[in-house]
Amino acid sequence: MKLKNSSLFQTKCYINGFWLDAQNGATIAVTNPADQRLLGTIPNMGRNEALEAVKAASKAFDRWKKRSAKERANLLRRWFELIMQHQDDLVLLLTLEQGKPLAEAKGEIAYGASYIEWFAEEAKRLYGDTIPAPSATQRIVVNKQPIGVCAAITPWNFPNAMITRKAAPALAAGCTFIIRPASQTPYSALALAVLAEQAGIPKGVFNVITGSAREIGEVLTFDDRVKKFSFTGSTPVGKTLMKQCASTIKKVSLELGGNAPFIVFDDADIESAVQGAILSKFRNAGQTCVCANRFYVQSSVYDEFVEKFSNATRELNIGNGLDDGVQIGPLIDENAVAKVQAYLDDALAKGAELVTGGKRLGESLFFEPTIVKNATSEMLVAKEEIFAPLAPVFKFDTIEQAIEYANDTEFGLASYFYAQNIKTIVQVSDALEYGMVGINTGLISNEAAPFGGVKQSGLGREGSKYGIDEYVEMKYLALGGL
Ligand SMILES: NC(=O)c1ccc[n+]([C@@H]2O[C@H](COP(=O)([O-])OP(=O)(O)OC[C@H]3O[C@@H](n4cnc5c(N)ncnc54)[C@H](O)[C@@H]3O)[C@@H](O)[C@H]2O)c1
Ligand SMILES: O=C[C@H](O)CS(=O)(=O)O
Repeated sequence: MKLKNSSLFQTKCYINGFWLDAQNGATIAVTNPADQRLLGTIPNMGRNEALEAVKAASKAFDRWKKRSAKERANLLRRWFELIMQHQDDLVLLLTLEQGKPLAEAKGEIAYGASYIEWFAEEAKRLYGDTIPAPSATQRIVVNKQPIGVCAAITPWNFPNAMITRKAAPALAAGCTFIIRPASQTPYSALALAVLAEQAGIPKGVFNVITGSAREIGEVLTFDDRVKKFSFTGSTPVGKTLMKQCASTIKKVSLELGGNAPFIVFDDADIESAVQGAILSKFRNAGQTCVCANRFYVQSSVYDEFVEKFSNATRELNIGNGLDDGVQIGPLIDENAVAKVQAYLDDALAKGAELVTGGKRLGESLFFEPTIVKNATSEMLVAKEEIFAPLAPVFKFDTIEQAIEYANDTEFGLASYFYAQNIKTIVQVSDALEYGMVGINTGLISNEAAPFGGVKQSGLGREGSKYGIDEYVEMKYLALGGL
């Protein structure tokens, strides 16, 4: 691994300011999904180490919450600056462990850092209220206080940004933070800890623990000293963790699965819609929670859209993310390849027609960007989150059909549509049951916007002026006898 700063490649966990192995010396191997080569190992920690992390975060909270907002802001700003100074190394680490092309990894590092930059500023704007009291002898004051020790568990698909999107508001609010990253992609999280330490963020404030999801997850969700739990991952796991948090009534944020519709109306700019479709569908080889999952195209422009979308898809360059010009990297593991093959086989067996792609490259984890047309609601691709480079294209006739089909899912994270008519835009954006709606764009994620879902796609919002509210408690002071 040719890093400019080799200290960024850490194979130990960061707890209470110390770099530690598992108490029993157990480790987990980490491999590069592009070639299955061993990158290194990480500690396979469990219950005991998780308890140490909670103890450290609890102790550090008493001091961290008393730092001024400006002091916390300045430390976060320094962390942001160090991340951007070391972007090249962080990009290389991310592509090696997750597989996404270097250009996308560069985008993720900047995106992840933007949350730290954003919440460094929000730290200084955590305002309360004074409210005119009904009684002349009273005053009402409302303030916001850090909730306490926060814990999080994150997925492998965005190994940097899913962590900073939580850690930044937590630290900005005055909370301390414990992250357990996915075991497939731990090195991005550990590199963030190296830079947090260099930025001067005190020991115990930001802690990274790797290892047993179940054991560590049980400590982070059942331990009463943890006051806030934030999870990004699949809906089934989110439900499990939410249940575990109920035992101590923790404040919970959930960023879960999606099943995004991508609707193309007959007055859409088709060229623009195709560009948006490529961006939304094939980013991270289709492995993002906001990827377009179902394409609904109005019948009069169906053939044109399918032809132009497939022509653009055939141009995509698939290969090792380290190589120049690669746009489609590998899937994360064998299970992901088997799942997309099963979805494709099911669609074809139920009448879909293959337009482009459809093949796994040898025995690798690479799967061609694939489009099928004549998709129908009976197919698994209409109901489940594909999380791979497979695009089913459905046909509709009326705006009412488009809305009905788009909302026919338990998920409600991202949605997209392309239209020019303002009445269509207002009617459809009002009717879509999703937390986020991209209108004439396939890219909706940024630090200034409230990212999150409705229905079974989650609870709460990350980023924007709303994101810090997930990490505070509101306190109302009634000043009487005046
Ligand atoms: N809404 C969002 O912002 C968002 C972002 C990224 C990914 N996701 C979703 O995540 C899923 C893909 O990621 P994934 O396969 O890693 O999801 P996953 O739910 O299988 O795993 C997510 C994380 O939870 C851990 N985990 C799994 N079971 C656990 C348990 N019982 N206790 C504690 N931790 C446990 C995993 O090790 C991993 O670190 C997709 O559904 C995708 O939509 C959502
Ligand atoms: O996979 C889920 C991420 O939240 C995707 S994004 O980078 O925030 O769009």
